[in-house]
Amino acid sequence: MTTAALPLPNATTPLLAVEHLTMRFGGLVAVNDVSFAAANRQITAVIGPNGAGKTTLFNCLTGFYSPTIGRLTLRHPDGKTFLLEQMPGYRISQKASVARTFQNIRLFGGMSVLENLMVAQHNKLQNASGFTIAGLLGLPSYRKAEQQAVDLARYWLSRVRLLDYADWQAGNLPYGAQRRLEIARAMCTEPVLLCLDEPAAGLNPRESGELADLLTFIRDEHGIGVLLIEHDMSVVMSISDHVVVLDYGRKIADGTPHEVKNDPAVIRAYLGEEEDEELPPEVAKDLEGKGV
Ligand SMILES: Nc1ncnc2c1ncn2[C@@H]1O[C@H](COP(=O)(O)OP(=O)(O)OP(=O)(O)O)[C@@H](O)[C@H]1O
Repeated sequence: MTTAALPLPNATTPLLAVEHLTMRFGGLVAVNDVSFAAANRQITAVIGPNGAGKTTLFNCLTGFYSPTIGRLTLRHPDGKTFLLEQMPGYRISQKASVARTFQNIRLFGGMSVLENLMVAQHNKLQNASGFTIAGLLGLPSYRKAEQQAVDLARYWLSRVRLLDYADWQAGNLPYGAQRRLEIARAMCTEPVLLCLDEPAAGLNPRESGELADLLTFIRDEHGIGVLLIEHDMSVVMSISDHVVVLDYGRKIADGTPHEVKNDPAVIRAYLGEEEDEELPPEVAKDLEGKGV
């Protein structure tokens, strides 16, 4: 399938516009005609019960999957526009400046904490090295770029309270610290859009609170868009500007946390139908006639 029939983005396009996204795996429609927008300087949460299609949506946005149908437009604040559904994953991170973290931590466990953040900046360093010549000769331009990369890494390590652990092997950090390091690593790529897949999974309430503070700091002080998949509703409802709800691959609600929380379709998706509401109308009528 192609996306040719969809309109091209215009000047009012938000940071991210997802239009008619559909992802099929054989007969299974994991994401079904989903459209929504995510703004710059906002936290947009994507929530929904297990299997609703949230991670599949992220995989389409970040080039892991090529959508069956749909347009995914990212518009940088400077006006540069990218059609993500047409780009390979490495270009989505390099050129479109989309960073992501994963449901399961994917750090380089054998490397130090600092090295994990330096690896995240390899594109910048590779460019500065003139693809090894300047790097090998230790030219000032390369040394400057390297120092800037170290400074940025140290900045994010201090933001996530891991500066004292810079030399630790990343795999030896406690779980919550590894989660924070993943976010620091993503931020070292200087993204325009940060996609976080269940960053609060496995955190205790204190760590979840700290995570919420970190994400609001990133939004407010770094002025980027954050797309957040999260099951921890205390985090979602306290920090999101906008919530999109998926269920069985379809969007069932889209609004402020307050609107979404009170939406009957969302309550049904999470809590299930009352037993007699699930009955087909003709059966319910029949039972009524029998005085049941
Ligand atoms: N590569 C794949 N091949 C086949 N089916 C897939 C694939 N990836 C996901 N699915 C299916 O698509 C549906 C949506 O899965 P997805 O992981 O996107 O849901 P989710 O909302 O992220 O769930 P969770 O909250 O449990 O992580 C599920 O039925 C899943 O089994």
